[in-house]
Amino acid sequence: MLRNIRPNTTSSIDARELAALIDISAVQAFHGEQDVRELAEIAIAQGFVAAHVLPHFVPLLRSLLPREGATIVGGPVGFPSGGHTTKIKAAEAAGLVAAGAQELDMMINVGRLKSNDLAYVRADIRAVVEAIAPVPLKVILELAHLSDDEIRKGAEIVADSGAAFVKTGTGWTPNATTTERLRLIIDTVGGAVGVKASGGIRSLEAIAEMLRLGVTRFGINTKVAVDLVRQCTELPGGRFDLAQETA
Ligand SMILES: O=C[C@H](O)COP(=O)(O)O
Repeated sequence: MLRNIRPNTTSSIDARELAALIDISAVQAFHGEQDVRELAEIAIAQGFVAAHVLPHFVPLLRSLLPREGATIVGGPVGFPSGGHTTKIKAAEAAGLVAAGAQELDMMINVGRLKSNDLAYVRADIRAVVEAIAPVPLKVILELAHLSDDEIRKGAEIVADSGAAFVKTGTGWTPNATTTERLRLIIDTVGGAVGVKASGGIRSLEAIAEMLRLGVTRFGINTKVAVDLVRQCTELPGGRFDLAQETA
């Protein structure tokens, strides 16, 4: 089932509604079994829409999350470089779905995008879409590596490839996703796919600004996501005003 594809049109949200917009993750190389167990506990307690772990931990995460619960199991494909062969990406994706993943986030082939080999980039994504259909695929552009023109081209291919979302970053590069570059993506895809903003998102104000732009999902590491939800519960009435401008 595809969640959060439509832009948010409400004027304020509470902590539960905020959590329902956020994929939490423990996808760094150093995350261990205890991190995955904590991720699952937090996801269940707070109702985050999805939890993501590196591929080898997907079976463990699947065993920790209730099948009919609010949180779906996510996993990455070709992560974090995107440089794997198409055959490996498709096989990895199919294996993750067989292990219980319900949504996958695939790294685009950055090197081919930068080489303007757009046919390769498109075929790479389509192979994964076909390998896991009807499971939704998000495709990560990794904005830190791309020029504005490459972002436009990448977003256009994702929107036209059968993927469900275009996503901005892995969290493995230092640059945070900016609203300027998100606007570029949103103008390019024009609502054809969902937009998942991820990589360095650190404040409720940034989230509000991105929701106003048309972002439909966020990817945020667990520690930060939990803190943002806590901040939301501490606001007057426990609601976060989405019209609030960045200071
Ligand atoms: O979805 C991608 C990453 O989980 C984002 O991680 P980050 O919040 O540490 O940048």
